Amino acid sequence: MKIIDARVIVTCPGRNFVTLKLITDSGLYGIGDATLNGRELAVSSYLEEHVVPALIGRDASRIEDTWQYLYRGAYWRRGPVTMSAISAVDMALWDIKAKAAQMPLYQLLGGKSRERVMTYAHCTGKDIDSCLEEVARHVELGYKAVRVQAGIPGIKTIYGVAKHEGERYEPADADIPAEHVWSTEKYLNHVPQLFAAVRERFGHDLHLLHDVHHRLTPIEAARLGKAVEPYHLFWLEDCVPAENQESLRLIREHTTTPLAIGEVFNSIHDCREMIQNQWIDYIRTPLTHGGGITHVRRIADFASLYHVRTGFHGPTDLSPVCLGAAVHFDTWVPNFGVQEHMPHDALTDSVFPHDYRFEDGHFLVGESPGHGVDIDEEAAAKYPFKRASLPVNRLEDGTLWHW
Ligand SMILES: O=C(O)[C@H](O)[C@@H](O)[C@H](O)[C@H](O)CO
Ligand SMILES: [Mg+2]
Repeated sequence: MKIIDARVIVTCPGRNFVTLKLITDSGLYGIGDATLNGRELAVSSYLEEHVVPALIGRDASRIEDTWQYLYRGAYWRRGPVTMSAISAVDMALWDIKAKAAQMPLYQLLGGKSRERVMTYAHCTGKDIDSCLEEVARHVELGYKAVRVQAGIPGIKTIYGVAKHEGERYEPADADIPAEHVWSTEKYLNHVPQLFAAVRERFGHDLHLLHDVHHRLTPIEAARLGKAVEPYHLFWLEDCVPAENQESLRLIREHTTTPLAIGEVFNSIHDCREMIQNQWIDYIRTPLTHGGGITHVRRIADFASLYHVRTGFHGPTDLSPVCLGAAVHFDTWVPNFGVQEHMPHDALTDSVFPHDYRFEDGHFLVGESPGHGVDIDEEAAAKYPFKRASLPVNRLEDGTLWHW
């Protein structure tokens, strides 16, 4: 079964997505997600200029060899652009293989390890009270786990909080990066109050998560982890930037709050030390940025040796193709933790028809052959690319900070 055509489809049904479609001489095709938020055209050009020409004529069944060909062969290894491109090829090839086997992807991976996949939703509010209302609304929708982020008195715009009530949080909201101002002290003083209020109103059964979005130093993260221990979080996410994996050691030594990290990682080497030293509890690297199913499976298997579970990144800036493949992966992977769920809007879903379903706080995997997500190319063509940038963050004195 040879690859005879490959198309890179860039579409913006409300936000940008990059999709790779691989077509074989058997008539079967597969699709993969290559979306890298704010850097979409770097990946589409990498695919079009450097990957697609080498794929034509290749045997679509040789997934592992193609992965190695694109990773080792390029000489320039790793990095988000390269790995997103490889991920899309890999996801599309697994889609084709599962279709050829007439199986849903989870069957090819090894079959079901669970009946349903627990998800967590985003609950945001401009202050604690409005955040509590959002939590109540999501509990009503059936969610068993929620990520809680509230506005901080004295900080104008904060990561994870929607600009207007009822809107979804969307970080890539400007043609050139918006500038935010950050105060660690104001944040650290406020977050424990938020979690005290959530526990007081909702009790102790609901799983609570919180995303720090890389803005603390290790000792500040340790302080936050200790401060929220009484509210036993499911996880504290991205509490520090993690180029230096050893940063996690200090935090771990000070707190029993579980730690999740990895949405910006691209390879097993980005998390190897923190996994094998058991400095983290959840690894978040998604299929689209971590080298596809072939490489993320390697990370998950390695993590399982150290009691680290998966908790894939799942914002709306990953397309339904990534989410669909993730639901298959989550259904199979033995060391599953949770799946992030930031629902795509109806327009996006109409461009990417899919068979995964949400029910009672969980995803249910579909049974159609492949990963169960398609792209309506005619619909996609109606929505041309529109540049959108992620913000930057500065301390109150103007110093550029992590966002
Ligand atoms: O936990 C999350 O869902 C993430 O932190 C996102 O909100 C990212 O900021 C976004 O995906 C950047 O592209
Ligand atoms: Mg995050």
